[in-house]
Amino acid sequence: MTENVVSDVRNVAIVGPYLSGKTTLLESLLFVTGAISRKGNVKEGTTVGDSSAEARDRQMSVEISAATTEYKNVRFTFVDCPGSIEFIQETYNALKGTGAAVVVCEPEVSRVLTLAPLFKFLDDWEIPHIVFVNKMDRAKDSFMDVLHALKAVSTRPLVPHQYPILKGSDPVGFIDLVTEQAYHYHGGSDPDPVPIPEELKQEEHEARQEMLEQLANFDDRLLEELLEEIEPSQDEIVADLKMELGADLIVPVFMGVADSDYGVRPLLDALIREAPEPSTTADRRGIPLHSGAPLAQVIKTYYTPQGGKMSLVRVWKGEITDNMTLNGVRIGGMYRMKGQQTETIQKAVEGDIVALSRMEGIQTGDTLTTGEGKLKSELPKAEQLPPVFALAIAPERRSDEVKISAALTKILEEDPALAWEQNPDTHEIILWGQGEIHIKVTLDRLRRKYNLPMITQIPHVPYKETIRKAAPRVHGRYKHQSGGHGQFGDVYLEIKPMPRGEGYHFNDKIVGGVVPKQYIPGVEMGVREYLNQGPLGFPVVDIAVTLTDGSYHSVDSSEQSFKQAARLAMQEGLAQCEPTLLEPIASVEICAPTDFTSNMMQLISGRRGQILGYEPLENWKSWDKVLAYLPQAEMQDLIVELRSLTMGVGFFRWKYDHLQEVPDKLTDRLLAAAANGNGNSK
Ligand SMILES: Nc1nc2c(ncn2[C@@H]2O[C@H](COP(=O)(O)OP(=O)(O)OP(=O)(O)O)[C@@H](O)[C@H]2O)c(=O)[nH]1
Repeated sequence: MTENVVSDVRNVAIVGPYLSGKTTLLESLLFVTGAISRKGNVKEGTTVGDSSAEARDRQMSVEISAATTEYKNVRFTFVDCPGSIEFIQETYNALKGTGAAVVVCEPEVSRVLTLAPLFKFLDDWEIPHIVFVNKMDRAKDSFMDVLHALKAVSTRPLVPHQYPILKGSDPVGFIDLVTEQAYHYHGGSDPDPVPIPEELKQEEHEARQEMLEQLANFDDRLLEELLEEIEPSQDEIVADLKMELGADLIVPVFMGVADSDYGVRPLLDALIREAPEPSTTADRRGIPLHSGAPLAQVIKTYYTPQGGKMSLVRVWKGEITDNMTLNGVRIGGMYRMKGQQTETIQKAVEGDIVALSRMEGIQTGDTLTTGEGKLKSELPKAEQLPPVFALAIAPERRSDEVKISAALTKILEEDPALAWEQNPDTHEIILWGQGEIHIKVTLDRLRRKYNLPMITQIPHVPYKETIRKAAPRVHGRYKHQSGGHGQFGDVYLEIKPMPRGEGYHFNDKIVGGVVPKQYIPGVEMGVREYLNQGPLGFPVVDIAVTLTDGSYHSVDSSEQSFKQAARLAMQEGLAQCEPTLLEPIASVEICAPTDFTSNMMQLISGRRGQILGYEPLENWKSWDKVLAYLPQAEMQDLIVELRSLTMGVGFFRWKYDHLQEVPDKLTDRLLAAAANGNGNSK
C-alpha cells in the first residue's frame, strides 16, 4: 500500500440487522477498491470478514473485523460488525471508534423494525450514518415504501439520495438525486451515465423534493430558495448533505446489490464527499486536536490462535508510532488489518484504525496516550449490556479445572458482553452472555483456542427454604461412650420463623450456666451447619433459633458434643416446623415496541410472573416497558422467547429482588426438577 499518496482518511462501521449483507458489502468494497483481486463468498467461508472458525461454521459474523483499503487517494478502514443482537456489544464498541456508519438493510418493510435498537444507539451517540438498502435484486417492497417504513423507526429524518431504476423487478441502475443524473450499473466498473427514463421523471422529482425539503429544515437559505422556487446549486446541496450528515442531523439513503457490486462505487464516492473527516468527528466529541499528547481508544481486543494479544485502536489525535509507550505499555508492533491478514506499519495518523500487539493490561474501551501517567478523563465507552442468558459449565476433563479461570479471563477480554461467576449457593461456574448462540460460540472458542472442551447444563436455581411454624422447645441430646472419656451435649432450642429477608438469628438465653459459655459456640456451629441444608435440601433462611436450656457433664462435654446435640435438635425441630420452599424472584423490565406489549404481558403471566404495570420506555419511540416480578426458575429461556415474539428486538433488564414461597402445588414439581439439575444437560 502506498501510504504517502493518501490525502484523507475515513473509518466506517458496516452495521445492520442479521444477514442483511454486511460481510458481502465489505467484500465488494475491498474488491472494487482493488484490495482483493477475487471476491470471496459467505457460503464458502472465503470472505475477508467472518474469518474466524466460529463465524465460518455459522455463516454469520460473531465479532468485528477490520479491513483497510484505498480509493481515490483516501484510506478507508471498514469495520464489519455482527448483525445478530447476541453480538451487538461488539458493534456498539466499534461504533464508538468510527467516524461514520453504513447501515445495511434489506428492502422489506416487515423487517425494518429490526433496525430500531441500532438506530437508537446511533442517534444516542450522534454517530453520522448512511443507510444502504441492499439486496435490491430481491426487493419485496418498493424503495419508497421501505424508505417510509425506515422513517418510522429512526429519530433522525431519512433523506433519499438515489432513486432506483428497475427493469421488471430487477435493479438496473439509479438516479442520483443531487445531480439528477441517471446511471446503469456495471458490476466491474463505474456505472454508465444514461438519460433519466421518461416514466420515472415525476417520481424522481418527488423524491428529490423530499430530499431538498429535509435538507432545508436545517438550512434557512435553502428553505428560502425552495419557497421562491430557485433551483439550488449542486455544490450547495452537497455542502448541506456533508454538514447535516456530519452533525448527525439527517440520514442519507443509498441502495444497491452488494453481491453484484451494484451501488458500491457511488457509496464510496458519497463517503469521500459527504462523510465527516476525522477532525470533524474528534471536534464533535470534544477532543482538542491542536494541543496535548496523542490519543487513541481500543475498540476490540483479540487473542490470535497463537495466543498473541492484538488491540484494535482508533487514533483520535496526533500520530502513533510503533516505538511508542502508551499508558505505560510499549507497543509490540503496529499493523493495518485486512480480516486476519496483517501488514506491518510504523505510523498511524488521526482517523486510522490499526492493531497494536502485546498491549498487556489494556482493555477494550481504554483510552490510550503517551507516557506513563493515567489520563485525567477517559473517552466514553459503550455501556456494557447486562447478560441475559446463562449456562452452567464444567470441563469435560477434570484435570482441566485449573485452566478455566485463565482461559475465561482472556475470552472475556475479547468479548466484554460475557460474564462468569462461581455461584456461592450452587457452586456451579455460570457463564453469562447475550443468548444461546453467544454462549455456544464462546464454548467453541474455549474448545478450539484453549483446548478446553466443556460440558454444560442449565444452571440450578438457588432455592432456599424456610419454616412456617414455630417449635417452642425441641430437645437434642448427644451421648456417646467410646473407650476413654465419652461425649455429652444436651440442649433445648426454640425455633421460630422470621419475616422474609431477615436471614438467620441465633440467640443465647442460658441462665445459671446450665450450658457453659465455652460450649455455646459449638451449639451455634451445629445450628448453622444444619441450616446449610434443611429438610428439603436447601439452605434455610428467615429463621430464629434460641438456645433456652440444656445440661452438661463435667468430664465428657465438649464444644464438639454440643455441636452434635444442636444438630440433633434442629433435625427433630425443623420437621415439626412445616418446612417450605422459597424461590428467588427477580424484578424485571421487559422492553419492546408497543405493538408487542400484550405479547409481553402474556409472556409474563405464562411464566408465573406478577405484572406490576407498564409505561412508555423513556427515550424510545413507540416502545413500552412492562415491569414485573418473575421467578428466576422461569427466566432461563426468557430472552429466547421474548426475541421470538418481538422480531428479535425485545430485551429485558433484571435484578434479584426477593425470596418468595413456592405455591404448594408446584413444590413437588420444582423439587423433582431441582434434584434433576433443574433440567437437562445440553
Ligand atoms: N440476493 C442477494 N443476496 C445477498 C446480497 N448481499 C448479500 N447477500 C446474501 O445474503 C446472505 C447474508 O450475507 P452476509 O454478507 O453474510 O450478511 P451479514 O449482514 O454480514 O450477516 P451477519 O453479519 O451475520 O449479520 C449471504 O447468503 C449473501 O450471499 C445481495 O445484494 N443480493
